[in-house]
Amino acid sequence: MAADVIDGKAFAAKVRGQVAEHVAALKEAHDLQPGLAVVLVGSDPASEVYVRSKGKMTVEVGMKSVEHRLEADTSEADLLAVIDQLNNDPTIHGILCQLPLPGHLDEDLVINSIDPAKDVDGFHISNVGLLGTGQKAMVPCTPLGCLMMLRDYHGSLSGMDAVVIGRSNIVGKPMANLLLGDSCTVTIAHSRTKDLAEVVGRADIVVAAVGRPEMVPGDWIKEGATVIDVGINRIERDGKKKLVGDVDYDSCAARAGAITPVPGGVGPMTIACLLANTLTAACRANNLPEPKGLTA
Ligand SMILES: Nc1nc(=O)c2c([nH]1)NC[C@@H]1CN(c3ccc(C(=O)N[C@@H](CCC(=O)O)C(=O)O)cc3)C=[N+]21
Repeated sequence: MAADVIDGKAFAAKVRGQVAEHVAALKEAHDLQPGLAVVLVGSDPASEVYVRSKGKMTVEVGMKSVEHRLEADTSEADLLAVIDQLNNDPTIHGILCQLPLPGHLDEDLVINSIDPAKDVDGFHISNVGLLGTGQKAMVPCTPLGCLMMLRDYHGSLSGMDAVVIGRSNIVGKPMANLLLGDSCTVTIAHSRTKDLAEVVGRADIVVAAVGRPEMVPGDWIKEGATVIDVGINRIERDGKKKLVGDVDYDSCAARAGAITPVPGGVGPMTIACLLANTLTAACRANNLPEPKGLTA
């Protein structure tokens, strides 16, 4: 039986529609417009694409969008000054500093200089700690998007066996915390895991977030499992540029019960959740009720 394809692109459009409705209501009732600032240091072509796409969708949902483009050789002090200015700008509710940063900048220091209440990436240590202890946090966009798709498809995740492949701070670890919060039995696998095939084979839910093209073959997947593919890898095959995930799509789709495609799966949900987080941050900053269904 062929797997259900979880349409992240359509789901993301629905989420953005819900965000837009809330934004319109905030304007109407409170004359409040959520604002998102994106800071980009240097000009990585892939980053440019994401930043442009984020800006366009921010405006589409009725929010204020601000972009700060800084030279690749910007000093740490100058970058921190930009962040400080955004921290103190009452019209800005969300700040995203595009990663990776050029090598001379200390990523941890920069991220932790963002006001945690405006940290719509959920990367600040304060938000990491809040999420890890089950308290109200800003939740990283990609794992939040994955969680929304899983909840939408399964309803309750309680008691399911989930395997997260990858232990990064931006996807693997927060994803594991979110699944734990929804009462899954969670395993985090990584490059040193012994017998990855066996570990993956036990999972009802597989989240692949390693950044290695098509590294999960279908014969690892338990029949009927749900496969969430976080990978976005640019490869060249038969002389053509292609975007592929971390799972081998065709063979995994043949075994899985449901699977997210690349492109059109997790990626669009990441941006939708960035907008949802900005809305949530604006509501919290103004002591207004948070939108339902758009937070963890
Ligand atoms: N502080 C920070 N926060 C981020 O969230 C962040 C970041 N830095 N640095 C770069 C990565 C990458 N990222 C993506 C977002 C959307 C798509 C997306 O929408 N992809 C589409 C199209 C992909 C394409 O055609 O290139 C898809 O998968 O269907 C991809 C990648 C957010 N990132």
